[in-house]
Amino acid sequence: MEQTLALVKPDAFARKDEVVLKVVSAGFTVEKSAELQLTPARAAQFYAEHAGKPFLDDLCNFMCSGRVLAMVLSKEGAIKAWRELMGPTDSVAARSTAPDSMRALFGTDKQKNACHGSDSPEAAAREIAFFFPPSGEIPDLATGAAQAAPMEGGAAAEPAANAPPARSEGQVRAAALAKEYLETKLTGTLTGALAELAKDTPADPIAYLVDYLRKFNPHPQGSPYAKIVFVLGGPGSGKGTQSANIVRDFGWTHVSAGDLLRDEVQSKSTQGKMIGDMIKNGQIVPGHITIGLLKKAIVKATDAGAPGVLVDGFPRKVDQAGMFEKMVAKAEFTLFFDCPEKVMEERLLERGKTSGRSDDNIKSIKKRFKTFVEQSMPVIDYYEAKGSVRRINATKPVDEVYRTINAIFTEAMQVGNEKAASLTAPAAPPARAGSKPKPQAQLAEVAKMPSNKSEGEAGPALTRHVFSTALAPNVVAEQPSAEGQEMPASAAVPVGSETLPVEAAVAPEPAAPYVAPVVAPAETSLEAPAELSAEPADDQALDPEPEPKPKPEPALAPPPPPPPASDSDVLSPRSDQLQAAPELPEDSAQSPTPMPA
Ligand SMILES: Nc1ncnc2c1ncn2[C@@H]1O[C@H](COP(=O)(O)OP(=O)(O)O)[C@@H](O)[C@H]1O
Ligand SMILES: Nc1ccn([C@@H]2O[C@H](COP(=O)(O)OP(=O)(O)O)[C@@H](O)[C@H]2O)c(=O)n1
Repeated sequence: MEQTLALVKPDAFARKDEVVLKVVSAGFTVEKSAELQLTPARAAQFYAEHAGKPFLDDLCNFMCSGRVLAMVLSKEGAIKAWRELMGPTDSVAARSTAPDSMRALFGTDKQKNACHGSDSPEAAAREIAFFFPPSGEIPDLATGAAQAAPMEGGAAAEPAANAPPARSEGQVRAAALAKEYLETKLTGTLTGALAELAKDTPADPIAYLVDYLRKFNPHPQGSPYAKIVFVLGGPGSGKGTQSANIVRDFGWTHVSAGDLLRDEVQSKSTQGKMIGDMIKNGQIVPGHITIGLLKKAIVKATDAGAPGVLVDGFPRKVDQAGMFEKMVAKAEFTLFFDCPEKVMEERLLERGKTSGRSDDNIKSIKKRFKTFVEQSMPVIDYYEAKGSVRRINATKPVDEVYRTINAIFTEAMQVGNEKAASLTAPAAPPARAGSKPKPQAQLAEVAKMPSNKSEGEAGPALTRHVFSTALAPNVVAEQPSAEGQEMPASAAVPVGSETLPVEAAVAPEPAAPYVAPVVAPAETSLEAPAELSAEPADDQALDPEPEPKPKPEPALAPPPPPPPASDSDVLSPRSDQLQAAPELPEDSAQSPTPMPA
């Protein structure tokens, strides 16, 4: 399969997600990708063929003016196809002759033209090696070409007879994952650092490297969002009711997908009518719309200092689960409200007397049940296979159900620093109407309660709670061959070492001022499902992603000590995984995208 190098240049970097979406939709596979910052020396190396030309300095300055996304794309005839998709060199001309091209859409002029693509197989090979030197080789700093790494002490390579014994399958796989990790996370930046180092020959090369890597760190933070827990269950199972309790006691923020969609209907946006019709019919709104809304709300909650966000009523389809993971983050776990239809129907009809909701009537309720069983239950199966579902018996009275939930949240939190002096009160949690943040005075009262650490034991005045990475099963490195990794979705998309679902067919979306439907993080490897059409309309106003602030310290919440929950309350708690804190694999480089603690 032919490969080509594709660059998203600094002028289009902010819209790289849209570029990648178009790349994937056009049938390319993103074999490798890396975000990096070019230095003047590296840029000059890359454009060595233009040495002496009058525009070279300007070009290099431009290429160093911000980060770039380098990708290796593959497809039959990838070189030509990518150049066609890029469009003519001059973005101004492109807008009249190839208005759908990348340069027309994302570029400014002849120099700031959004993208680069190799122009021949030779150039592709050279350029790919420039950005993605083969593993075990180091770049030749003078030419940019890769060369075999010298043996320790500068010795020549050993003859084959003295070669180390063949490696096991596991070792080979670990090496491949480590290679992938290094290539996507480090190689680009490190290569640039070494090139600059060789040029500047500082007296203290280590300090120089440290300084450089800090300055040009393309991954300055891990997941920029507060922790996320999905709250799922049938309509009327009690998700909203219990979310309000969690907000009250744990300081989390409740983000209801249904509420966000209903707000959108109210706002009379262009998509509002379509969303309103879908809600009435119990249909599921296309994932990219909901994710756009959710992401905005999650960013807002994170910025407000929420330690966690309850995402209520999402994902509603298996492919939306994968889409969310790639566009936003992985959830810590899924709280599932198990409730028979009969009970839910009674509750919804009762709720319908006052809720004013267009779908709390028997006709819509029946449709919602059908949609839930057919499309949403597989999401539970999916997460259950990953061991990340906390299943609640939701038929019991509100207080009883909450006791179980409180225990789950308390258990899933790790008691950290117990020094009251170092503690601060939680930020006032933004909550859905009806839930009341706990006032300071009440917090002080709760502070006198026993710690959750061990029931009955006198606790600290306040206890700092942080989510334990080890307690969140799907946060630790996932092995590609682990059971349950395979997705049921037909449009499964391999992402790095694991297979994730992607929403296959998304209804055509009218232009609307939504947040850009962001796509997978650049370092993931994407293959285009033939029918993927999650692309925004070209004329859609796409807000640039709000830059989320670095994740704040988890706010401190003093959950009241829950009475012990009976076994029957937690139907499938996977407590085996909750209790023990599984250790991260020693070679954590095996996880291409480890979630930070
Ligand atoms: N455990 C429960 N027992 C009885 N009624 C409940 C329980 N949980 C919620 N309800 C009621 O059922 C209705 C639906 O609950 P809600 O939290 O709105 O569900 P969801 O958000 O899952 O659609 C509400 O009127 C609520 O007061
Ligand atoms: N992720 C979501 C959440 C809700 N919705 C729509 O919004 C409706 C109401 O969802 P909701 O979560 O507020 O309410 P319940 O169905 O849980 O009671 C659903 O029936 C869907 O039509 C959606 O399309 N996608």
